[in-house]
Amino acid sequence: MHGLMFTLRASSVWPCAYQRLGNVLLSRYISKMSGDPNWLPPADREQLLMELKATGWVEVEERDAIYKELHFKTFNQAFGFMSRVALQAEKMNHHPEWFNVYNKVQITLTTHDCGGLSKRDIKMAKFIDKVTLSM
Ligand SMILES: C[C@H](O)[C@H](O)[C@H]1CNC2=NC(N)=NC(=O)C2=N1
Repeated sequence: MHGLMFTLRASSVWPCAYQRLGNVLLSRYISKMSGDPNWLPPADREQLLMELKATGWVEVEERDAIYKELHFKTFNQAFGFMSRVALQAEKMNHHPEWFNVYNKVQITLTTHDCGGLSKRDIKMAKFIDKVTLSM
């Protein structure tokens, strides 16, 4: 299977976007077939993403990920938020891709091990929303 992934990646015939799409779909297929407990069935995915979009999350166009931008009153508040999420990330062994400037925190969630969104991203996003509401 990895050979096929290499083929998709290495082939110069496939335009880059198709290669990425192919690899995401292949990663999802592998994740599903390998019985990955974190695999996100399509039906659940749509409903869960709809709920997260209602709290400000957006789907990232060029990759299978979700994104949210948070603004806090002060840098200390932003850093305190990041500290709480960092502890949860370590507890879940699931880490955000994030960027902080002063009171702004930009967060992208995806599961690198399966090349796209998984249940862990949904759980982390819901945790992030809960922490944000408590601040
Ligand atoms: C080796 C380590 O357990 C893995 O790399 C974990 C760490 N944190 C992670 N975080 C995210 N977002 N995706 C992963 O696939 C992931 N995998």
